Amino acid sequence: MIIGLTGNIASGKSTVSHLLKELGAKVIDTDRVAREIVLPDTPALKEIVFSFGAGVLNNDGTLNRAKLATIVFDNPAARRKLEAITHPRIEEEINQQIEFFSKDNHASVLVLEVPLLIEVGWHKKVDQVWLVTVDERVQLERLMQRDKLSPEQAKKRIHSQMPQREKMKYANVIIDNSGTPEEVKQKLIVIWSNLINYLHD
Ligand SMILES: CC(C)(COP(=O)(O)OP(=O)(O)OC[C@H]1O[C@@H](n2cnc3c(N)ncnc32)[C@H](O)[C@@H]1O)[C@@H](O)C(=O)NCCC(=O)NCCS
Ligand SMILES: Nc1ncnc2c1ncn2[C@@H]1O[C@H](COP(=O)(O)OP(=O)(O)OP(=O)(O)O)[C@@H](O)[C@H]1O
Repeated sequence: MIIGLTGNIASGKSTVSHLLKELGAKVIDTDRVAREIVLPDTPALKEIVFSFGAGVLNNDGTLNRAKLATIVFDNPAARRKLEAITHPRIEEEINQQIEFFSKDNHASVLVLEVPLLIEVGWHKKVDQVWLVTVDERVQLERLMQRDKLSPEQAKKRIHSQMPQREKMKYANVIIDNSGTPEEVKQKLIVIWSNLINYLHD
């Protein structure tokens, strides 16, 4: 069973995926893949510098992510340019992980944590879509606090994604994370045990 875990920015995907790991799931985090493909000396980083200029690099040659984030979340055309460089490489890694998983007879559940799963159409690659949702006011507060953003900056990032209500139409399971970490943990224990029972039936 391959689960695509998604949710809008600061909904709590990482929080949920950590809990799923504790429950025994194998998790692939595509934000991490996205960071690995732009390490120094990679073809993707060279393409980013070609498109956005050397101003998006730190002095040590690594990508200045905060600077690039400000550029792309201010400008949809720039965001599409960055996605054209990164998404094919992220997709290649996802396809490989799916292939490894399909060949491993002992593995039962693979969780692919993909923020833009539905926007880019990769929900078609998975058996189930699990959506982490959050009350929009709580989302804004958590995002501003975590990334030290102004309300305007945070809203731009939120509005760069498909609205949560739209994503709900694609979800097999909805995990609301507007409450406390303990509340979401209890919900996940129930969801996970239902899944394991279903797989063993
Ligand atoms: C813009 C970048 C440099 C900002 O880096 P930063 O370290 O600040 O954030 P991080 O990568 O941890 O992403 C945080 C969250 O931002 C949101 N986000 C990232 N990229 C995008 C995007 N292209 N469109 C909308 N939301 C996005 C997601 O919710 C993601 O979980 C980085 O997110 C990036 O390279 N994005 C393009 C690759 C991509 O689409 N990644 C998402 C994986 S499918
Ligand atoms: N139930 C909760 N109660 C309080 N704070 C929470 C809760 N869940 C997550 N947070 C906090 O909210 C912020 C966003 O959560 P998290 O990083 O898990 O979201 P995400 O969906 O993975 O974000 P992104 O899309 O940016 O990768 C973090 O600072 C996290 O510690």
